Amino acid sequence: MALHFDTINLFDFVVKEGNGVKGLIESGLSKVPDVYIQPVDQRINKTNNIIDAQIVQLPLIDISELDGPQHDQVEKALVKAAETVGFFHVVNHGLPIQLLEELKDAAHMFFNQPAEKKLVYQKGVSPSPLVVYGGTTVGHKWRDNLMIIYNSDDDAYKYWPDQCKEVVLKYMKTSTELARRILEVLVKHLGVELDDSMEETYMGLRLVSLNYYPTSPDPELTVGIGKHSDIGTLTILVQDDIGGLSIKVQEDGEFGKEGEWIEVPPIPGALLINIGDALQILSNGKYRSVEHRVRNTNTQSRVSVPCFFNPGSMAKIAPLPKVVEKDGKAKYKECLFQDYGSHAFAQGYQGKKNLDFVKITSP
Ligand SMILES: O=C(O)CCC(=O)C(=O)O
Ligand SMILES: [Fe+2]
Repeated sequence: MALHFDTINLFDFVVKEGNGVKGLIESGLSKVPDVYIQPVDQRINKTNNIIDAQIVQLPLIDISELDGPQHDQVEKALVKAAETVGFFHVVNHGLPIQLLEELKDAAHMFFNQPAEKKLVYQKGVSPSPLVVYGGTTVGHKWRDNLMIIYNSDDDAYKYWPDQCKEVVLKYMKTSTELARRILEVLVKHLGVELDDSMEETYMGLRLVSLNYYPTSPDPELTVGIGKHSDIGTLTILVQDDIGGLSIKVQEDGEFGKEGEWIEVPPIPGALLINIGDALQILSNGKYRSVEHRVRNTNTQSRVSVPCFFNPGSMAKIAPLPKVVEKDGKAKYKECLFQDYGSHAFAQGYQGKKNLDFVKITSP
């Protein structure tokens, strides 16, 4: 028989007892509990979105060609994607396909454990504050999550969950090489050579998030994750073949009309990469972070594993002087990345509004 929940024991069951949203659905729940019902402007349905009609092909970039005769075209394609749609697929990326499969399996293995095993990593009791299961109550996402921040290999071996430590560490390292390569190209195009001294600014804080989106009794009322832009420089995403991610078009063009949402179907073996707010700021608005969100389905649960490349928390983020010189003025003021992150966290899911925190409005 399905369990009956009121708001208080719902919180206990999902968060305190570690069952997650996955546990809710497995209890036989057939109706979305009130706290998970999204306000109308956050819902993803056919009346206020175009998710069915618009299945658009994002740029697909063969990154191995950076080392081949197509080098210039690939650089151009990367720059164009970062300047326009802000999201692109890459293939021949150097991450073994088997690693991607193992990563998704590891995510399933972690979330398939009984609640008491996952509870070990709950905020406050986790053996490391850098490994946290459960996520937050912000936005009431229909999603369970394990967040893992990289500190050192030693810490990874000591504190990360056994089901995923090896594979997540390998993923983080190989995707770091890929992110560095892409950032080198993008930053070079701004007239700046990316060297080791800038590592802290571009990827001082790396974190992997294991996301599990259970089936929803009514996907039109819930969201896997609400509309937001990522706050760092780049995000690399591994996902299974279920789909559900959509992005907002920023200007009229080949991907649709400004303000339309387009669904991004997964491409097997490809990685999905997007620009975050910090790179928009550093590039003085030339590269664009993108509003995106994830819908649930009522038939299939989904896993995704983003690796976020963020500036270190004490890094100062501001438009690169070379770019400001060329543009004539800075569009954003300098801030500590830590302050930017806190502001974004407090805002919740408000699309790209986070950038207003640093935007310089002309007099
Ligand atoms: O699951 C996805 O496809 C995207 C997740 C995401 O946008 C995020 O974790 O920031
Ligand atoms: Fe995101």
